[in-house]
Amino acid sequence: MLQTQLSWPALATEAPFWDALARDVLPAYVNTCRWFAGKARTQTGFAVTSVHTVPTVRQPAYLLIVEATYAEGESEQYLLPVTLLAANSPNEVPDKGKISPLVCGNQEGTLIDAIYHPDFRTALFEAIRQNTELPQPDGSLTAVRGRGLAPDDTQPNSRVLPVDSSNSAMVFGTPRQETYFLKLYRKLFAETNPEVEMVAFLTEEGGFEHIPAFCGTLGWNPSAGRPITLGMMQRMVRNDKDSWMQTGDYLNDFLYAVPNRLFTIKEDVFDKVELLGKRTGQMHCALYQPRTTDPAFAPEPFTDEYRQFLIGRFADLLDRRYALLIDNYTRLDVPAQRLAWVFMEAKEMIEAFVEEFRTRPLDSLRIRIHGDYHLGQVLATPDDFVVIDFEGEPESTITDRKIKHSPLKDVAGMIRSYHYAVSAKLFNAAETQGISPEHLQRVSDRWFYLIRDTYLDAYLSEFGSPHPLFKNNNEINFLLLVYLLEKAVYELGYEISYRPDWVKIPLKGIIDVVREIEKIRISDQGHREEVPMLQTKLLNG
Ligand SMILES: Nc1ncnc2c1ncn2[C@@H]1O[C@H](COP(=O)(O)OP(=O)(O)O)[C@@H](O)[C@H]1O
Ligand SMILES: O=P(O)(O)O[C@H]1O[C@H](CO)[C@@H](O[C@H]2O[C@H](CO)[C@@H](O)[C@H](O)[C@H]2O)[C@H](O)[C@H]1O
Repeated sequence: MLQTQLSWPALATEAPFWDALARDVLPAYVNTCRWFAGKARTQTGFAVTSVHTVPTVRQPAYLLIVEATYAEGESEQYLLPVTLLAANSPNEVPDKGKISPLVCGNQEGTLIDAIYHPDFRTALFEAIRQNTELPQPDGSLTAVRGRGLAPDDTQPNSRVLPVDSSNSAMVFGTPRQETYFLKLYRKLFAETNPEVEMVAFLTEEGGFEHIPAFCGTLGWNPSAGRPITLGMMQRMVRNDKDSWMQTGDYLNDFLYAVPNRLFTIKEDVFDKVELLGKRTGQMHCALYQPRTTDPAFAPEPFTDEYRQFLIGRFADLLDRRYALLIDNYTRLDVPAQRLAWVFMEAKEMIEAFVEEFRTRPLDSLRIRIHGDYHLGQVLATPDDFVVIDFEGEPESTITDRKIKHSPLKDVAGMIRSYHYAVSAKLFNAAETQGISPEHLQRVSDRWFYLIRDTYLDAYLSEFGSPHPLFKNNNEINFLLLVYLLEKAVYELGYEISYRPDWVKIPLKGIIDVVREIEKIRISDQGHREEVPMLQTKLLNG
């Protein structure tokens, strides 16, 4: 129980109170939060490093910046908005939003995550709508309205979106007409969030329309130091589901036919996959602006520095994944253990392949990309797609998230996602229980290759040939394999940590790439002449 003689509004500058919170309450609380990324690291403590006041209609809320420190590696900064919920308050707060019982002077209640208080949500919305600057002793909170928000559009109703993800999302509008989506970033970076940069560039320079319209930002401008993005607002997209769920629905039709030895994919499915390939291509065309004056977005060649960065990062990832796999080997089921063996045996070949990246001539260009592109990042509207979440790779530092890559890295992300979708569906369904794993694998591969090639064809046909982003088919093939491998190796860690039953999926993905590398090796035999631009069956010979 937290206790203080002072009243809640007097706490802004009461350092001992925030110290007690950081010491006695936050270590347990923060580790229950989905947004806290430091759970697997050895934590050495928490500190509240800033307390910013946000006036709301009844009492202030406080935006805390909490620093998490670790035995090894860099510390991290997290945003935690807090407020006092009075004991008799009618507001309902889910358990995950309750931080601690609290007595403040003669007031008793619960310290809660302020996103669960409607007054706090309204205060944020109003601050953005009115372009408000809230002065603080050591800087100011700055809210800026974007073009997608009408200045007179007040929104008294709001709710927290019940998705458990790395940030927190609030929605404004009535249940019939939810209009605005406000994301509060949890893990903070001492600069502009890459998502804000990407959305601004795609809208203003790229003219790409398949993202939600930009409605504003919320930031912290310290008196000393660089501005930090705290949140971003966009138009709410009316959607029934994201593309992961939509693909799952299509796969149900496919799955029900498998026990009858029928292979069915409806034309509608191909239409959707083609459309997503096209939209992905358009997104990358919008990001490719050779005449931009913004160096953060100017296309760049495959420099030695970039090659070194990618190889170093991959080698590190590979080592960490091998160690994780060995530590968790006995927890895996037998089929996963078999795949794990194949993967371990392929280590040298993988390393040699990635090493080739150091010297291989590459004339394709690199640009800023989505960076964490998969089916769950694309909302499905009745007849189109809207791309969201441009924050970049969750495990990367802010500097790494802003590095330019071949757009084929996003393409590889989406291809991996289709592989996930069919594998998760076929291997986990009651309908396929009696079917031999070998047959299931064949059927699953067939679906995957058809869908992958459909997506890839539609994607590449958005670019004229030749195009500065893709020099030729050799480079497309090679880069796609590099990024597919990197993504699948990354996923291996995610699955071991969060979904051990799914470890087979990235392992199979890695082994498929290793087979492709073998094929290239056999056909390459020392000479590398140009391969004509064939867009189908790009990877399977
Ligand atoms: N503009 C939007 N309109 C409607 N729903 C959205 C919008 N942006 C995101 N969402 C929903 O909120 C979820 C979380 O958003 P996302 O940007 O992926 O956040 P995070 O960075 O926390 O992963 C998404 O999976 C999607 O369901
Ligand atoms: O969406 P996040 O940025 O939180 O990404 C993490 O979680 C994803 C799962 O939600 C995970 O994606 C992997 O599983 C997806 C299916 O659930 C699949 O579509 C993706 O292709 C696969 O990578 C992602 O790797 C992780 O970073």
